[in-house]
Amino acid sequence: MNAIELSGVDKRFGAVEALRDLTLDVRAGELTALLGPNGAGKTTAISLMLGLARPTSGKVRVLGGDPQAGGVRSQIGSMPQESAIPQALTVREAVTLFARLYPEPLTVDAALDLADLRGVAGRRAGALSGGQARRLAFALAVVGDPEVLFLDEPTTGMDAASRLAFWHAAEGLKTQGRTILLTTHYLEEAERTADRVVVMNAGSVLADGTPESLRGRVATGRVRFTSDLVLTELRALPGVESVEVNPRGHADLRTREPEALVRALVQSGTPFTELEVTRASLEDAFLSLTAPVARA
Ligand SMILES: Nc1ncnc2c1ncn2[C@@H]1O[C@H](COP(=O)(O)OP(=O)(O)OP(=O)(O)O)[C@@H](O)[C@H]1O
Repeated sequence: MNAIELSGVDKRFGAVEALRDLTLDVRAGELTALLGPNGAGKTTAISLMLGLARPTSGKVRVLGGDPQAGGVRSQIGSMPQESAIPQALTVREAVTLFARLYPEPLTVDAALDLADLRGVAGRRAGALSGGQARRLAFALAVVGDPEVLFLDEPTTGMDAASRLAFWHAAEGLKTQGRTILLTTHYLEEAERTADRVVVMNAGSVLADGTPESLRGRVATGRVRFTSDLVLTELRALPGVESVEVNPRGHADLRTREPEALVRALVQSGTPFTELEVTRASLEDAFLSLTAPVARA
Protein backbone atom coordinates (compact mmCIF):
# COMPACT_ATOMS: atom_id res chain seq x y z
CA MET A 1 0.00 0.00 0.00
CA ASN A 2 1.22 3.49 -0.80
CA ALA A 3 1.06 6.22 1.83
CA ILE A 4 2.02 8.91 -0.67
CA GLU A 5 1.48 9.10 -4.42
CA LEU A 6 2.65 11.82 -6.77
CA SER A 7 1.78 11.37 -10.42
CA GLY A 8 2.89 13.55 -13.30
CA VAL A 9 3.57 16.49 -10.99
CA ASP A 10 4.95 19.77 -12.32
CA LYS A 11 5.72 22.72 -10.10
CA ARG A 12 6.83 26.04 -11.55
CA PHE A 13 7.96 29.18 -9.75
CA GLY A 14 7.81 31.74 -12.55
CA ALA A 15 10.48 30.65 -15.01
CA VAL A 16 11.91 28.00 -12.63
CA GLU A 17 10.64 24.47 -13.22
CA ALA A 18 11.29 22.97 -9.77
CA LEU A 19 9.47 19.66 -10.50
CA ARG A 20 9.05 18.09 -13.92
CA ASP A 21 6.61 15.26 -14.46
CA LEU A 22 7.50 13.83 -11.05
CA THR A 23 5.98 10.43 -10.35
CA LEU A 24 6.79 8.94 -7.00
CA ASP A 25 5.23 6.44 -4.58
CA VAL A 26 6.12 6.10 -0.92
CA ARG A 27 5.08 2.77 0.55
CA ALA A 28 3.34 2.68 3.92
CA GLY A 29 5.46 1.53 6.85
CA GLU A 30 8.76 2.10 5.08
CA LEU A 31 11.56 4.57 5.65
CA THR A 32 12.21 6.18 2.28
CA ALA A 33 15.17 8.50 1.73
CA LEU A 34 14.75 11.20 -0.88
CA LEU A 35 18.20 12.14 -2.11
CA GLY A 36 19.44 14.61 -4.67
CA PRO A 37 21.91 17.43 -5.15
CA ASN A 38 21.05 20.99 -4.06
CA GLY A 39 18.13 22.32 -6.05
CA ALA A 40 16.93 18.85 -7.15
CA GLY A 41 13.41 19.61 -5.93
CA LYS A 42 13.25 17.59 -2.71
CA THR A 43 11.91 20.37 -0.48
CA THR A 44 9.44 21.46 -3.15
CA ALA A 45 8.14 17.87 -3.44
CA ILE A 46 7.74 17.66 0.34
CA SER A 47 5.91 21.00 0.50
CA LEU A 48 3.35 19.59 -1.97
CA MET A 49 2.99 16.41 0.11
CA LEU A 50 2.44 18.55 3.20
CA GLY A 51 -0.25 20.54 1.40
CA LEU A 52 1.72 23.77 1.86
CA ALA A 53 1.65 24.39 -1.89
CA ARG A 54 -0.33 23.13 -4.88
CA PRO A 55 1.24 21.49 -7.92
CA THR A 56 1.13 23.49 -11.16
CA SER A 57 -0.21 20.27 -12.69
CA GLY A 58 -0.44 16.61 -11.72
CA LYS A 59 -1.81 14.81 -8.69
CA VAL A 60 -0.65 14.54 -5.06
CA ARG A 61 -2.33 12.06 -2.68
CA VAL A 62 -1.36 11.43 0.93
CA LEU A 63 -3.03 8.57 2.83
CA GLY A 64 -5.46 8.34 -0.06
CA GLY A 65 -6.63 11.95 0.21
CA ASP A 66 -5.84 15.56 -0.58
CA PRO A 67 -2.96 16.68 1.69
CA GLN A 68 -4.75 20.01 2.23
CA ALA A 69 -7.78 18.24 3.75
CA GLY A 70 -7.98 18.51 7.54
CA GLY A 71 -8.39 14.76 8.06
CA VAL A 72 -5.12 14.08 6.23
CA ARG A 73 -3.16 16.94 7.81
CA SER A 74 -3.91 15.66 11.31
CA GLN A 75 -2.13 12.41 10.41
CA ILE A 76 1.03 14.10 9.18
CA GLY A 77 4.04 15.31 11.16
CA SER A 78 6.79 17.41 9.68
CA MET A 79 10.30 18.40 10.65
CA PRO A 80 11.18 21.16 8.20
CA GLN A 81 14.73 22.34 7.45
CA GLU A 82 14.03 25.59 9.25
CA SER A 83 11.19 25.67 11.71
CA ALA A 84 9.64 28.86 12.96
CA ILE A 85 9.35 27.99 16.65
CA PRO A 86 8.30 30.94 18.84
CA GLN A 87 11.61 31.76 20.53
CA ALA A 88 10.08 32.97 23.81
CA LEU A 89 8.33 29.64 24.54
CA THR A 90 10.05 26.99 26.61
CA VAL A 91 10.64 23.59 25.03
CA ARG A 92 7.79 22.08 27.08
CA GLU A 93 5.40 24.94 26.17
CA ALA A 94 6.17 24.58 22.46
CA VAL A 95 5.56 20.81 22.53
CA THR A 96 2.34 21.31 24.53
CA LEU A 97 1.13 23.88 22.00
CA PHE A 98 1.76 21.55 19.06
CA ALA A 99 0.15 18.58 20.84
CA ARG A 100 -3.13 20.59 20.95
CA LEU A 101 -3.22 20.70 17.14
CA TYR A 102 -3.71 16.93 16.90
CA PRO A 103 -6.72 14.78 17.82
CA GLU A 104 -4.79 11.98 19.56
CA PRO A 105 -1.34 13.25 20.50
CA LEU A 106 1.37 11.57 22.54
CA THR A 107 1.88 12.89 26.04
CA VAL A 108 4.26 15.86 26.12
CA ASP A 109 6.73 13.83 28.20
CA ALA A 110 6.69 10.97 25.66
CA ALA A 111 7.56 13.42 22.85
CA LEU A 112 10.29 15.03 24.97
CA ASP A 113 11.74 11.57 25.66
CA LEU A 114 11.67 10.57 21.98
CA ALA A 115 13.67 13.69 21.14
CA ASP A 116 15.92 13.35 24.20
CA LEU A 117 14.86 16.80 25.43
CA ARG A 118 13.87 16.17 29.06
CA GLY A 119 17.06 17.85 30.30
CA VAL A 120 16.24 21.15 28.58
CA ALA A 121 12.42 21.10 28.85
CA GLY A 122 12.40 24.39 30.80
CA ARG A 123 14.76 26.26 28.48
CA ARG A 124 13.44 28.90 26.06
CA ALA A 125 13.53 27.82 22.40
CA GLY A 126 15.64 30.89 21.60
CA ALA A 127 18.37 29.71 23.99
CA LEU A 128 18.81 26.22 22.48
CA SER A 129 21.95 25.10 20.68
CA GLY A 130 21.65 24.24 16.98
CA GLY A 131 21.45 20.51 17.66
CA GLN A 132 18.91 20.97 20.49
CA ALA A 133 16.76 23.14 18.19
CA ARG A 134 16.74 20.27 15.63
CA ARG A 135 15.66 17.89 18.40
CA LEU A 136 12.85 20.28 19.36
CA ALA A 137 11.73 20.32 15.71
CA PHE A 138 11.67 16.49 15.89
CA ALA A 139 9.58 16.56 19.08
CA LEU A 140 7.09 18.92 17.38
CA ALA A 141 6.91 16.56 14.38
CA VAL A 142 6.18 13.45 16.44
CA VAL A 143 3.97 14.80 19.26
CA GLY A 144 0.81 14.38 17.15
CA ASP A 145 1.56 10.63 16.84
CA PRO A 146 1.27 10.95 13.04
CA GLU A 147 0.95 8.10 10.53
CA VAL A 148 3.33 9.83 8.12
CA LEU A 149 6.44 11.69 9.15
CA PHE A 150 8.43 14.07 6.94
CA LEU A 151 12.00 14.72 8.03
CA ASP A 152 13.84 17.33 5.94
CA GLU A 153 17.59 17.07 6.65
CA PRO A 154 16.85 16.08 10.25
CA THR A 155 20.36 15.52 11.58
CA THR A 156 22.05 18.68 10.22
CA GLY A 157 23.76 20.35 13.18
CA MET A 158 23.37 17.36 15.53
CA ASP A 159 26.45 15.94 17.23
CA ALA A 160 27.33 12.23 17.00
CA ALA A 161 25.46 11.23 20.19
CA SER A 162 22.32 13.19 19.19
CA ARG A 163 22.35 11.57 15.76
CA LEU A 164 22.55 8.12 17.26
CA ALA A 165 19.65 8.87 19.63
CA PHE A 166 17.69 10.42 16.75
CA TRP A 167 18.06 7.34 14.51
CA HIS A 168 17.15 5.07 17.40
CA ALA A 169 13.92 7.06 17.86
CA ALA A 170 13.17 7.11 14.10
CA GLU A 171 13.68 3.36 13.85
CA GLY A 172 11.37 2.88 16.83
CA LEU A 173 8.65 4.83 14.99
CA LYS A 174 9.18 2.70 11.89
CA THR A 175 8.84 -0.46 13.95
CA GLN A 176 5.45 0.89 15.06
CA GLY A 177 4.44 0.95 11.38
CA ARG A 178 4.87 4.67 10.72
CA THR A 179 5.78 5.86 7.23
CA ILE A 180 8.86 8.08 7.17
CA LEU A 181 10.08 10.21 4.28
CA LEU A 182 13.50 11.65 4.84
CA THR A 183 15.82 13.94 2.94
CA THR A 184 19.48 14.01 3.82
CA HIS A 185 22.86 14.89 2.40
CA TYR A 186 24.48 12.34 4.75
CA LEU A 187 24.40 9.36 2.43
CA GLU A 188 25.86 6.94 4.95
CA GLU A 189 22.79 7.63 7.13
CA ALA A 190 20.45 6.86 4.24
CA GLU A 191 22.44 3.72 3.45
CA ARG A 192 22.14 2.52 7.03
CA THR A 193 18.51 3.39 7.76
CA ALA A 194 16.45 3.53 4.55
CA ASP A 195 14.37 0.66 3.19
CA ARG A 196 14.25 2.51 -0.09
CA VAL A 197 16.13 5.33 -1.73
CA VAL A 198 14.75 7.70 -4.37
CA VAL A 199 17.34 9.82 -6.14
CA MET A 200 16.01 13.06 -7.66
CA ASN A 201 17.74 15.42 -10.03
CA ALA A 202 16.45 18.46 -11.89
CA GLY A 203 12.89 17.92 -10.63
CA SER A 204 12.39 14.25 -11.52
CA VAL A 205 13.28 10.77 -10.30
CA LEU A 206 16.60 9.50 -11.56
CA ALA A 207 16.76 6.20 -9.69
CA ASP A 208 14.66 4.30 -7.20
CA GLY A 209 15.42 1.13 -5.23
CA THR A 210 16.93 -0.35 -2.10
CA PRO A 211 20.34 1.04 -1.07
CA GLU A 212 21.73 -2.37 -2.11
CA SER A 213 20.21 -2.24 -5.60
CA LEU A 214 21.47 1.32 -6.20
CA ARG A 215 24.97 0.33 -5.13
CA GLY A 216 24.69 -2.56 -7.58
CA ARG A 217 24.19 -0.07 -10.44
CA VAL A 218 27.77 1.14 -10.18
CA ALA A 219 30.97 -0.90 -10.26
CA THR A 220 30.54 -2.49 -6.86
CA GLY A 221 34.05 -2.89 -5.64
CA ARG A 222 37.56 -1.70 -5.57
CA VAL A 223 40.50 -4.07 -5.24
CA ARG A 224 44.00 -2.74 -4.64
CA PHE A 225 47.24 -4.70 -4.35
CA THR A 226 50.91 -4.60 -5.32
CA SER A 227 52.32 -7.28 -7.65
CA ASP A 228 54.43 -7.84 -10.76
CA LEU A 229 51.36 -8.16 -12.99
CA VAL A 230 51.36 -5.84 -16.00
CA LEU A 231 48.41 -3.87 -17.32
CA THR A 232 47.18 -6.53 -19.79
CA GLU A 233 47.31 -9.22 -17.09
CA LEU A 234 45.42 -7.01 -14.65
CA ARG A 235 42.75 -6.25 -17.25
CA ALA A 236 42.24 -9.98 -17.81
CA LEU A 237 41.15 -10.54 -14.18
CA PRO A 238 37.38 -11.20 -13.69
CA GLY A 239 34.91 -8.30 -13.98
CA VAL A 240 37.53 -5.57 -14.25
CA GLU A 241 36.05 -2.26 -15.39
CA SER A 242 39.04 0.02 -14.92
CA VAL A 243 42.68 -0.32 -13.92
CA GLU A 244 45.21 2.16 -12.68
CA VAL A 245 48.70 0.93 -11.97
CA ASN A 246 51.66 2.93 -10.76
CA PRO A 247 55.35 2.25 -11.62
CA ARG A 248 55.87 0.44 -8.29
CA GLY A 249 53.25 -2.14 -9.33
CA HIS A 250 50.46 -0.89 -7.02
CA ALA A 251 47.23 -1.60 -8.89
CA ASP A 252 43.83 -0.03 -8.25
CA LEU A 253 41.02 -1.98 -9.98
CA ARG A 254 37.28 -1.28 -10.15
CA THR A 255 35.23 -4.44 -10.55
CA ARG A 256 31.70 -5.72 -10.27
CA GLU A 257 33.05 -9.02 -8.93
CA PRO A 258 35.64 -8.32 -6.24
CA GLU A 259 35.37 -11.81 -4.72
CA ALA A 260 35.92 -13.56 -8.08
CA LEU A 261 38.82 -11.24 -8.82
CA VAL A 262 40.58 -12.00 -5.53
CA ARG A 263 39.96 -15.74 -6.04
CA ALA A 264 41.52 -15.61 -9.52
CA LEU A 265 44.46 -13.63 -8.19
CA VAL A 266 45.15 -16.21 -5.46
CA GLN A 267 44.69 -19.14 -7.88
CA SER A 268 47.15 -17.59 -10.34
CA GLY A 269 49.91 -18.07 -7.77
CA THR A 270 51.23 -14.55 -8.43
CA PRO A 271 52.77 -13.13 -5.27
CA PHE A 272 51.01 -9.96 -4.09
CA THR A 273 51.05 -7.67 -1.06
CA GLU A 274 48.98 -4.78 0.37
CA LEU A 275 45.64 -6.31 -0.63
CA GLU A 276 42.68 -4.05 0.08
CA VAL A 277 39.06 -4.67 -0.94
CA THR A 278 36.32 -2.05 -0.55
CA ARG A 279 32.67 -2.10 -1.58
CA ALA A 280 31.08 0.79 -3.48
CA SER A 281 28.99 2.88 -1.11
CA LEU A 282 25.62 4.52 -1.72
CA GLU A 283 27.65 7.72 -2.06
CA ASP A 284 29.59 6.21 -5.01
CA ALA A 285 26.26 5.23 -6.60
CA PHE A 286 24.77 8.66 -5.94
CA LEU A 287 27.73 10.51 -7.44
CA SER A 288 27.79 8.26 -10.46
CA LEU A 289 23.99 8.59 -10.96
CA THR A 290 23.81 12.36 -10.57
CA ALA A 291 27.08 13.49 -12.15
CA PRO A 292 26.21 13.31 -15.89
CA VAL A 293 22.89 15.13 -15.43
CA ALA A 294 24.35 17.71 -13.06
CA ARG A 295 26.96 18.58 -15.67
CA ALA A 296 24.42 18.86 -18.49
N1 LIG B 1 9.57 29.81 -3.75
C1 LIG B 1 10.41 29.65 -4.77
N2 LIG B 1 10.55 30.60 -5.74
C2 LIG B 1 11.38 30.42 -6.77
N3 LIG B 1 12.16 29.31 -6.95
C3 LIG B 1 12.07 28.35 -6.03
C4 LIG B 1 11.20 28.45 -4.88
N4 LIG B 1 11.33 27.33 -4.14
C5 LIG B 1 12.24 26.55 -4.77
N5 LIG B 1 12.68 27.16 -5.91
C6 LIG B 1 13.66 26.61 -6.88
O1 LIG B 1 13.23 25.30 -7.21
C7 LIG B 1 14.35 24.42 -7.34
C8 LIG B 1 14.21 23.25 -6.38
O2 LIG B 1 14.40 23.74 -5.04
P1 LIG B 1 14.25 22.82 -3.75
O3 LIG B 1 14.40 23.70 -2.56
O4 LIG B 1 13.01 22.01 -3.85
O5 LIG B 1 15.52 21.86 -3.89
P2 LIG B 1 16.15 20.83 -2.84
O6 LIG B 1 16.35 19.55 -3.58
O7 LIG B 1 15.32 20.78 -1.61
O8 LIG B 1 17.56 21.52 -2.53
P3 LIG B 1 18.49 21.52 -1.20
O9 LIG B 1 19.19 20.21 -1.16
O10 LIG B 1 19.42 22.64 -1.49
O11 LIG B 1 17.60 21.77 -0.02
C9 LIG B 1 15.58 25.28 -7.10
O12 LIG B 1 16.07 25.71 -8.36
C10 LIG B 1 15.05 26.45 -6.29
O13 LIG B 1 15.83 27.61 -6.48
